[in-house]
Amino acid sequence: MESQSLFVGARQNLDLALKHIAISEDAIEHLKHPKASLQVSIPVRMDDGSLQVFQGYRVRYDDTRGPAKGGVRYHPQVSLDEVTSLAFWMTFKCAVLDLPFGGGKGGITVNPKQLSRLELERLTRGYIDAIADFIGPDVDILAPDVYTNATIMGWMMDRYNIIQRKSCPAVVTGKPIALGGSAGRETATAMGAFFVMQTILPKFDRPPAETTVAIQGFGNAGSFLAEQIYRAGYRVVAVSDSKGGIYAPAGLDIPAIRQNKEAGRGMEALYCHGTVCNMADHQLITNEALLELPVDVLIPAALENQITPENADQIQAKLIFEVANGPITFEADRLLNQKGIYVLPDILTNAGGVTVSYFEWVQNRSGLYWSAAEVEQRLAERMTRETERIWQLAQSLDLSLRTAAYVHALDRLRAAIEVKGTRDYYAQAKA
Ligand SMILES: NC(=O)C1=CN([C@@H]2O[C@H](COP(=O)(O)OP(=O)(O)OC[C@H]3O[C@@H](n4cnc5c(N)ncnc54)[C@H](O)[C@@H]3O)[C@@H](O)[C@H]2O)C=CC1
Ligand SMILES: O=C(O)CCC(=O)C(=O)O
Repeated sequence: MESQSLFVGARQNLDLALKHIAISEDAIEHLKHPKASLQVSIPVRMDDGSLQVFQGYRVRYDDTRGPAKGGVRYHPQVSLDEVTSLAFWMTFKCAVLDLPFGGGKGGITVNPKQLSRLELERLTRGYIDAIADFIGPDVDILAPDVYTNATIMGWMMDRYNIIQRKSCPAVVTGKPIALGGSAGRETATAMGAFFVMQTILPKFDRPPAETTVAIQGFGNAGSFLAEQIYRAGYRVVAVSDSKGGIYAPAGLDIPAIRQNKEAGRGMEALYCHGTVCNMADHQLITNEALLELPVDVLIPAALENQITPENADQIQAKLIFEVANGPITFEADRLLNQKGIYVLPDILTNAGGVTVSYFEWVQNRSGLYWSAAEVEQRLAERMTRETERIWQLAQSLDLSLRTAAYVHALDRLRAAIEVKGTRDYYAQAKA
């Protein structure tokens, strides 16, 4: 059976939210299509002298509220369909947080783990050569996503500056601090999710010490969040990376696991190094099994389509915080709702990253840099405020938190699109 397009699935949430908001037919039509999509071939000279051509993408989904904004993913599964979905989600995410940005996203179909550092740098610079006319600090601003990081963002900015023959730090966020990056961007996605948790969990009378948590994905988002919630006193009982996970009902020593992971060890090895190896009650588990553990809180923080109609019924968590983009399919979301499981949606929960990216863009453009404490305080204010608003909206309209988040975003998008008018200039001239 051919699998459904990710973008078709993503748009189903928009259709659902449209039932709960008065919005013009023009604005609806506008929001159903990406504004511009670019696919490029990137030739790269490999270390062995051969030439390999990679496929790259950048999609600007909507820029009514400001320049498009969104990360760049390096992963073997990257496709135009995936990048379009991610750009669609960015559009709603930026509106949820009231950032003056539209939504964009990029990617390259590649397994970066198979490239040397120099090949990775040549690929990155080649990507910027290929998309330079499509991006810019006032047009479309890049950032990190899966398997990209601050070093790669630095290469992107450098290549863009060389092409433009001037310094344009605001074309990319998530850069190294030495190159104009913001304090707090590296941990921003995790911190944003943490503030959402801190706003929501008290409503369920869930003190940290009595709350068990499982986290799928131990990268930028998942590992910093694991450490943050561990330090806040929650019991993190399971974590995983692409190779599998570990489960210890008594709780894991997350700082030790992070240290071992940074030293380049796999999940099994990292559990058996350092202080954690003394705990007898741990077991290795698959990523699939992690999702079905008897925990209070489940945090998917890896890739899309992890919870589907096939496993939705086995999910035991009472609350799911979507740190990954699109980890739950539309149909699975419906089933989880029926089971009374609360899902804090991606377009809210993981918005801390793009929020601090916005702060970085503001700092780059003003030339005035903020302290880590100032960044964190501004992030906490915004995440808490918008989480509370979505919670209230869900309560008052009796909606799921996801639909409430879409309605909240749509209200802001609608206002901008309707005031600006459509792109159908001929019809406007006639009217
Ligand atoms: N980095 C950021 O600022 C933001 C990231 N996100 C989303 O968070 C998710 C994770 O992104 P990052 O942490 O940045 O990526 P990352 O590249 O830092 O880490 C990805 C993690 O996922 C694991 N992983 C990969 N395939 C897996 C699989 N099949 N099963 C389980 N784990 C798997 C990897 O081992 C790694 O631990 C993605 O959905 C991304 O779009 C969302 C907002 C911002
Ligand atoms: O920091 C950004 O601009 C975007 C991060 C991102 O790609 C995401 O939120 O999915």
